[in-house]
Amino acid sequence: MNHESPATTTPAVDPPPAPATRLVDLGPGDAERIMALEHLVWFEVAPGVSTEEALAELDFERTRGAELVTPTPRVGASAGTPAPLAGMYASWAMAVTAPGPHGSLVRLPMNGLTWVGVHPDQRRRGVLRQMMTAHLHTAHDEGEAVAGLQAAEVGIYGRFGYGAASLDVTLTLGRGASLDAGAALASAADQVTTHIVPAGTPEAMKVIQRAHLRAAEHTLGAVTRTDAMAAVWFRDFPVARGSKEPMQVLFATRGEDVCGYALFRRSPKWEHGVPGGEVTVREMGATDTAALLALARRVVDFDLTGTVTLDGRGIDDPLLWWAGGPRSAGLRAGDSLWVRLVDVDKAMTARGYSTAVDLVLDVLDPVCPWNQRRWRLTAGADGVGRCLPTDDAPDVRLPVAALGAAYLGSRPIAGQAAAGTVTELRPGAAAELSRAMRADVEPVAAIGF
Ligand SMILES: CC(=O)SCCNC(=O)CCNC(=O)[C@H](O)C(C)(C)COP(=O)(O)OP(=O)(O)OC[C@H]1O[C@@H](n2cnc3c(N)ncnc32)[C@H](O)[C@@H]1OP(=O)(O)O
Repeated sequence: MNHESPATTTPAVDPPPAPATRLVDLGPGDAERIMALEHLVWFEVAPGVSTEEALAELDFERTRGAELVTPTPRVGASAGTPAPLAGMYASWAMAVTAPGPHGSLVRLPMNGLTWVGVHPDQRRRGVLRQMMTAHLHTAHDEGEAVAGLQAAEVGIYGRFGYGAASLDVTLTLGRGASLDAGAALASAADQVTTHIVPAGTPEAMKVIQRAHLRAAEHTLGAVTRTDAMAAVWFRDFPVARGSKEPMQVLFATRGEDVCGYALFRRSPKWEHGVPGGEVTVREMGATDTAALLALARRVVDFDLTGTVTLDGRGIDDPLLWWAGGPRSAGLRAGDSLWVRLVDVDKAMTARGYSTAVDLVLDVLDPVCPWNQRRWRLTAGADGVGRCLPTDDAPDVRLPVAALGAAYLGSRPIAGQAAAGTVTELRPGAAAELSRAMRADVEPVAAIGF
C-alpha cells in the first residue's frame, strides 16, 4: 500500500491577515472590560473582591490595551456589552538589586511588566508582539534602561530579548528541621526578637514595605514593590480567603530596628488525630543572615504543623545548606526574573564588574534596533563600567537576551557560549566577559509580581 500523499494542485493557503488592533491607554473607566479580559485569560475569579479592589494594584499611568479597530459582531453576546479588549499589559516602576563593583550591590530602577494577556479569540495573531514592541519602545523613550518580568510560560519572552536571570527555589522542610548555621551565627540569631501580626492591615503593610526595601539593599537579585503597590499588596479579602488563615507576617527586630520579615499562612491538617498542619512562607527577606536564621527557626517550629514550604528562595540560599542541602530540603527550582536590557549602554554602565574588562560586544536586537550594534564595554581595576558605541572589531556576538540572562551575576556568558547562544569571535573573550559580569553569590528569586 502506498502511503505517500497524492500530488496536490491546491495552492498554499496564506495565514489570515493579522487583525488591525490599536493600542490605547486604559483607565478606571475601562474597569469592566479589563476584568472581562482578565477572567477569560486567567479563568479565575476571586470571590468577594470588587472590581475596584481588584484593579487597585494597577498603575493607570502605565496600563495599556489593544482593541480591534473594527470589532466584529459576536453572536450570543449580551446587548450593550462593550467590545472586548484584544489584549492588555501593565507595568510598575520597580527596582532590582544588581551587582555593583567588586562584590558590592547597586539598586537600579526596573520596569516590571505584568498583567499581560490576549483574548483567546485573538491569540497567535501578533497582538502580544504589537504590545511588547510598544512596551519596550515606551520604556526606551522614558529612559527605563532595565526591564524585568516573571513569565507565565517559558517559551514566550526570549524572542522579545528577555533572558532568565535568576532561579526561584522552593524548599520543603519538616517541622523542627535542624538548621545548622554554626555557633557564631546561632548566637547572633539569639539577639534577634520575632513577633507575629496580621499582614493585611495598613499598619503592617507599611512596616512590611520598610523591611522589604531594607532587605533588598543587602540581597542580590531582590526585586522591590513601589510604595503604591505595597499599600494594597497584602490586603485581606475574607470571602476570597475562605477558611484559610489570614496571611500573617513575622517581623524580626533588634531593638527598634526591623531587620527582617516573613509572610506566611498555615493550613490545618489532621490524620488519625495527629496534627500535621502545613506552613507556606510566601516571602522572606532579611538585612543579614542572623535575622534570616531567627525567622527560619520560627517558621519551622509552629505547633500543630508537620511541614513548611518556603517559596522564592535562591539556589545558594543559606537556608538550603543550614537544612543539610538539596536532599534534606526537597529542593525544586524554576526560572524567576527575566531581565531585558532596554538600553544596552545605560544598563551595562549602571551595574558594576568583578574584574577589569575591555571587550567589543556585537549585540543582536531586532526588537529594539537602537541596541543592535557594536558596543565597547570597559571597566578598570575599580570595577566601574562604561559601555559606548564603537565600530571596532567585535570580540563576542550575542543576542541581547544573553546579556539580560547574565545581568544579575548568574548565567555566565561562557556557559551561554558553550550552549551555542553566544558566539566567541576572539578566543578567551567569552570567559573574560563571564568573569567580569559574575557575582560572588547567586541572585535570590524575585518576589511574585
Ligand atoms: C509578564 C506576564 O504577565 S506573563 C503572562 C503572559 N500571559 C499569559 O500567559 C496568559 C495566557 N496567554 C495569553 O494571553 C497569550 O497566549 C500570550 C500573551 C501568551 C500570547 O499572545 P499572542 O497574541 O497569542 O502572541 P503573538 O501572536 O503576538 O505571538 C508572538 C510570538 O510568540 C509566540 N508565543 C506566543 N505565546 C506563546 C507561548 N505561550 N509559548 C511559546 N510561544 C508563544 C508566538 O508563536 C509568536 O511566535 P513568532 O514570533 O515566532 O511568530
